[in-house]
Amino acid sequence: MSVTVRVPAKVNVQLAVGAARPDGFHDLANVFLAVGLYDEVTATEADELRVTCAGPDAGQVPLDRTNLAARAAEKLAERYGRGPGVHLHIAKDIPVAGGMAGGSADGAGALLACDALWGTGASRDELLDICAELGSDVPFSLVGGAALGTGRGERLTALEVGGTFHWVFAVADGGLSTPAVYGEFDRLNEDVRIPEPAASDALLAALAKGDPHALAATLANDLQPAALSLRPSLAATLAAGRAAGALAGLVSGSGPTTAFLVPDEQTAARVADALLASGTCRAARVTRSPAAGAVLV
Ligand SMILES: C[C@@](CO)(OP(=O)(O)O)[C@H](O)COP(=O)(O)OP(=O)(O)OC[C@H]1O[C@@H](n2ccc(N)nc2=O)[C@H](O)[C@@H]1O
Ligand SMILES: Nc1ncnc2c1ncn2[C@@H]1O[C@H](COP(=O)(O)OP(=O)(O)O)[C@@H](O)[C@H]1O
Repeated sequence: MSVTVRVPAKVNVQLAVGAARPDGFHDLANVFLAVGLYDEVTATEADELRVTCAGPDAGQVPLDRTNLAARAAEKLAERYGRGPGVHLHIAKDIPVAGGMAGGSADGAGALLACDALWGTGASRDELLDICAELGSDVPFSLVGGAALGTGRGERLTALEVGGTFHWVFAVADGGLSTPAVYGEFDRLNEDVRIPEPAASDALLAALAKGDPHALAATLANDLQPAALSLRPSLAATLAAGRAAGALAGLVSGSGPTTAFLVPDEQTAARVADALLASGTCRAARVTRSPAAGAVLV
């Protein structure tokens, strides 16, 4: 028997970052929006835990026990007193190490798939607890839609979205390490008093209204200077997308994927073509938001 779960990528329309905490994490006001690029995780009964992955970036995905899908299966098995024997196959379409939470998506997907395959009957809150143990972004991958993440991003409040937003994502060559980007944020802000992170009322109103122009005016990512410092070439990608007619462009989370908000599908196609022609990215993906969270297919 097999169970397949589809899980979306995310973009952070606002990522407000506080000072480093004693545990090394940063308090956030993290406004997540799920976007229509998906990984699929299939769980099949097996004697041992095994992970396989297919897709253009599959070579960059670890297949050992460090894979977030494998860790999710192990945690669920441990809680329910059973062996973690399962074959997890990841059909990967989300850019790897790109700031779009692909690994988190696979963790949430594997958790839901194993829960269904094993009939563990875990409650939604139990699943969300395990997600938070796996990583700060994993709870959002499970719920999707739009949400404000506080704490290290794992404490979620659902947000209203009043319409469809159109996006183009420019996929960069190579990835960026999330801890390295947070480390660069700390270095760049060494002598700065960092305010408590807070969600922007104007941004939440733009989301609730479904107004892309208002959302474009309020997009903000405190990790962007750190990502640009580690990968200066991203400035050219941002400039190319904006020049081609995007309402706004920003680094997606810790990067190096860049996200461009556009008013409609026609502009999306034009911006994607221009980004590719500029030679400043490896691929350009057109999609929309919000997208549903992890679902059985
Ligand atoms: C930056 C964001 C924005 O949504 O995602 P990405 O853009 O990388 O996907 C997240 O904060 C990434 O969340 P996630 O990738 O789940 O991180 P975790 O596994 O929990 O933590 C990895 C490392 O990132 C740093 N970290 C993460 C979250 C946080 N609030 N503060 C941090 O300082 C810590 O160095 C931590 O050891
Ligand atoms: N299932 C997975 N898919 C992708 N990367 C994974 C996975 N499990 C663990 N990783 C590790 O997590 C790192 C971050 O990957 P990813 O989640 O795609 O990016 P980001 O944290 O930028 O959103 C990768 O470099 C890889 O080493």
